Amino acid sequence: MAKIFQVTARAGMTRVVEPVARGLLRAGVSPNAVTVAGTVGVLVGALGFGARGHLVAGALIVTCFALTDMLDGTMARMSGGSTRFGAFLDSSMDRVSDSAVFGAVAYWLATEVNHSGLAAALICLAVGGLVSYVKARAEGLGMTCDVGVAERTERLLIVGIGGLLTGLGVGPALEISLWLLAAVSIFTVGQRVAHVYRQAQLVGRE
Ligand SMILES: CCCCCCCC/C=C\CCCCCCCC(=O)OC[C@H](COP(=O)(O)O[C@@H]1[C@H](O)[C@H](OP(=O)(O)O)[C@@H](O)[C@H](O)[C@H]1O)OC(=O)CCCCCCC/C=C\CCCCCCCC
Ligand SMILES: Nc1ccn([C@@H]2O[C@H](COP(=O)(O)O)[C@@H](O)[C@H]2O)c(=O)n1
Ligand SMILES: [Mg+2]
Ligand SMILES: [Mg+2]
Repeated sequence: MAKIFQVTARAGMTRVVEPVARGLLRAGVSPNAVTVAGTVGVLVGALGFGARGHLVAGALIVTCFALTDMLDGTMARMSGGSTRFGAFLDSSMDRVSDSAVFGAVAYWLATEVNHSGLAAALICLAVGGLVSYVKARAEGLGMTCDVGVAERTERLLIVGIGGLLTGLGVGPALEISLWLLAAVSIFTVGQRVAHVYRQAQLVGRE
């Protein structure tokens, strides 16, 4: 289900992404520069706006810059192929962005003395990182781990919709979305561990 959503959404975005990618390449911009610039934009949106309680502005800025994550890979493929450093940089910068988003939300909820929301945000921060780590470790061991209901896009969308609604006046939306996300992130870790376990059983010892 999550995969179907990602494939469909990505196909829809391709029409917008490809001309922008072509224009940036023609202007001499490198895929790695886009990767770093996208991360800086997410940091500004999350820490500069979200953490201060400007949730609507924060969510919109983070969304715009998070979407550039589709641009860098497209540019790399158009300019003759992806690079190993680019793949490493892309994933590492994703972790920086995700930490900033959930750190900013946690900071704002702490200033609001919302202990329940803060606890949920910290669980999302830790477990979201674990979801990505499990995949990276599995891939490092030569296995696949491209499964789970709450991959990065879904995680950002859930917190984004919650943040947007709370920013628009629907008080508990962010807290509810964070508890939902905490639950589905824990479930995703289970799905990924089970997926790796099945492969490891087939392959045998390291
Ligand atoms: C303002 C919020 C309101 C909500 C409305 C938002 C509207 C958004 C508009 C459209 C949504 C479009 C969805 C985009 C669909 C993208 C489809 C896709 O293919 O995504 C997959 C792609 C994978 O890229 P990578 O291979 O580079 O990524 C790897 C992957 O991420 C792995 O994931 P994991 O293991 O963690 O599960 C990583 O391990 C690996 O490192 C990584 O390389 O993903 C993308 O291209 C990312 C697209 C991001 C789309 C972001 C949408 C953002 C929406 C809301 C964000 C709001 C945040 C709110 C902050 C609140 C602050 C107060
Ligand atoms: N600076 C970069 C960024 C990404 N890549 C390659 O693209 C893959 C990710 O594709 P997205 O469309 O999701 O960004 C990544 O794994 C790399 O292979 C790159 O080469 N340089
Ligand atoms: Mg990318
Ligand atoms: Mg990425």
